[in-house]
Amino acid sequence: MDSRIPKPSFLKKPTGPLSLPGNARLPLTRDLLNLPSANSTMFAKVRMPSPDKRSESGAMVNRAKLRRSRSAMDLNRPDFHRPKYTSTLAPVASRAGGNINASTVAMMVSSDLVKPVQTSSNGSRVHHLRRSRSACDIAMASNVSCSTTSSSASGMSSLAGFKRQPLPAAHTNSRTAVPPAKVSKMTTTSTTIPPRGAAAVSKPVTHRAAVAASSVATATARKVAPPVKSAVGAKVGSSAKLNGSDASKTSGVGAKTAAKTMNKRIPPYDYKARFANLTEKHKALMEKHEKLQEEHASRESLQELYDECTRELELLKAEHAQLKAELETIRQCNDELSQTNQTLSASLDRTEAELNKLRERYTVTDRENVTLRMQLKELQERAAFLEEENVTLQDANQRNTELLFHANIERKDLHNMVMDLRGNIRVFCRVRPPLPSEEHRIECGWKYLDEQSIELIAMDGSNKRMDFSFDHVFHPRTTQQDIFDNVSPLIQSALDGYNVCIFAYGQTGSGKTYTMDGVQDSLGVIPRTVDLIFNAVKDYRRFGWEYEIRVTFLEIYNEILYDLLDTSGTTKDLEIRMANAKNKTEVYVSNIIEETVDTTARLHQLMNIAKLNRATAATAGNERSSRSHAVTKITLIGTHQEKCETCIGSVNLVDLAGSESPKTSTRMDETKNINRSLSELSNVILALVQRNEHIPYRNSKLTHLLMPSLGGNSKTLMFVNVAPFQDCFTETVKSLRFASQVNSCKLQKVKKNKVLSGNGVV
Ligand SMILES: Nc1ncnc2c1ncn2[C@@H]1O[C@H](COP(=O)(O)OP(=O)(O)OP(=O)(O)O)[C@@H](O)[C@H]1O
Repeated sequence: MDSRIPKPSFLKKPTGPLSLPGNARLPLTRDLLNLPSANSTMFAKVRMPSPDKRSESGAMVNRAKLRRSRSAMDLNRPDFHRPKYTSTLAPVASRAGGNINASTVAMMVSSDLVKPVQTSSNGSRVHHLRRSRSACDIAMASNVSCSTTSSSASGMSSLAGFKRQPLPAAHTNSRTAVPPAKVSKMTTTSTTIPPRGAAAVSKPVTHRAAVAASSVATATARKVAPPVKSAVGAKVGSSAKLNGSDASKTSGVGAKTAAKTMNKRIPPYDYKARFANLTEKHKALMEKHEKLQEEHASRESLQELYDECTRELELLKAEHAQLKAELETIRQCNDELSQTNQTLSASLDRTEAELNKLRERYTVTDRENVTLRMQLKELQERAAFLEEENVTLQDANQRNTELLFHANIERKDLHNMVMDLRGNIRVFCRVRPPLPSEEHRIECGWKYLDEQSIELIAMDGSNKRMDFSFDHVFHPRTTQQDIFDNVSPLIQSALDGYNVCIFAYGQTGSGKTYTMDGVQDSLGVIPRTVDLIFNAVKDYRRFGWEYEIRVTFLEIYNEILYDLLDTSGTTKDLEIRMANAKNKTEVYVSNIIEETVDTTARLHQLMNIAKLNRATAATAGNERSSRSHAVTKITLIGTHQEKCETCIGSVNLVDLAGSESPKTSTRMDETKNINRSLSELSNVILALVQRNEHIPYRNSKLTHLLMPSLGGNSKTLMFVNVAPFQDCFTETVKSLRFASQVNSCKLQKVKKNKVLSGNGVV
């Protein structure tokens, strides 16, 4: 108790001190004892004189006591004015419809809106606050509980918070100044309720209704609504709230009635009434305390339920997330399976379509198979018949082959007979045309009397005329092909096993090399002979003949033999030797390279090599004159396997060096050797024409090498080439006379070569 205020003696009447259960502490102060109660009505008619008046009347009144209780009594006096802060908060509460809960109050407290006026320097307003605190606490507690039960559970929490923060001991034990915050809270809360007396009366009713509503709501929420379906409980709670609002309204009516009762003042000396009043208040507070305890217990169970629900909710959330993930996975699997199903369905459709096509094809093929079997049977019968016929035809074919073989032999004999009739040595005369660069040169007069005769007329004014006859005369416009058409029968003889020699004779620049070798666009006798031989070899295979073709390229320069295929650079001694002792006209050249060729291309390649190795130089009549005698020898060895026959023929293709007048020669030794060898050739021809016993073949390398062709078993063709110019007239006449001698020469009858056991040729 306040030390400054002595405890009145009438307070000792209660049997014992008031005690509240639990932590609730009723701030039973001296101020509260001065509060009017419902029982004070019994003292309503006993009007106590005013202390002041009584002082004026001189009554024995303890003024100090009266003065101390005055503030409490003033609260119930009609002329009593509430502290300023009460009027400040009242409009706020009215604006809120008188339904402000504890949280709202707390918010208002924390704001400046309901700041109590406590700045008085003399502490008068603080004094009012001190006096009304205990009453305010009670009123606030009841009002807060009412507002809480009629509004929401949060209000209850605020109430509980209020209880856990009792007033400071300094405040309860002494009359020192209350902290502004605490005062503000208490004051603000007290302003939300009706006047104190009304609150005391209406509190039990309101509280019971609210608690009942809350209990029903909680119980309903527990029974009806599981934690997941809290919305149902919330609805029930909201209905309880509505009920609480009704209860609050009811309590508002009761409060008005109680206020009227409270207005009846309890005289300060009526301690009994005041004690009764306090007892009732104590009883009400006890009931309230019990209710609050029950509610607190239910709250705790609700908290446990809430925690359990929260845990279950977490578990359900986790399960929901897991199920969601599984659902997503299943959806993806489902999509994949759908796609796979679509693909497989499409594939199945295609397969069925293909199967149907195959079935149709099988049906068609089956029908065709039946037809083909029938045809096969017919064909087998036909094959048997044809086989018999084939045997017959094979016999006939064999007979025909035999006949053909003999016919071919007969053809060869007839061919050679014709060749013999034409002469074993024949002469073709060819007059070359002037070149574009030679248009200024004067030509002789040429008269081509027929294919074999020609008349030469000198254009030097002497008007000399000379006639010459040969086996054939070719004028300047004769083509290489025309020339070769007349040569090819001799090549045919070589394939039939005869020796053939073709050589070109004439003055330098008269066209010998052109006739024998030709140029790139106009091939001569030698390359055409090569082509003919290879083509003929192919044809002869049909008659069973297989040919082996060998070639040698030889050069006689200054009476020395050179191998034109030898590119080694070393000089070999090439000698002309007798091949057969019995046949003294058959010769061969020792140490010469003899190439066996299988293709035309290879033979042309070898010809080019030989051409490059041949000695050439410029002469007065030819810029690129052949200064040597070139001999190309092609040996043809034919074999008939069935008949066991072999025939060997040869073709000697000779491009002689051109004769040159010593007057115009710049290389005398070369010219002398050339002219001498050509002169020896003339001597041999003359000896053959005169049928001399001795034929001087060995006087020169050229005649020795051509011995088999000139005097032996050979078919010989000589080209006499002449230039058309007047300045060549003398040499031309000389060549034509020599050719005429050769043409008149009658060689012995040529015999076909026969092969001996040692590959020797007879
Ligand atoms: N019938 C022809 N038609 C066109 N041009 C020809 C004919 N005959 C020869 N000629 C040309 O005349 C020139 C001389 O001919 P070629 O070289 O054949 O003479 P040659 O007798 O071989 O001379 P040499 O004895 O000096 O070697 C060459 O340019 C050649 O192309």
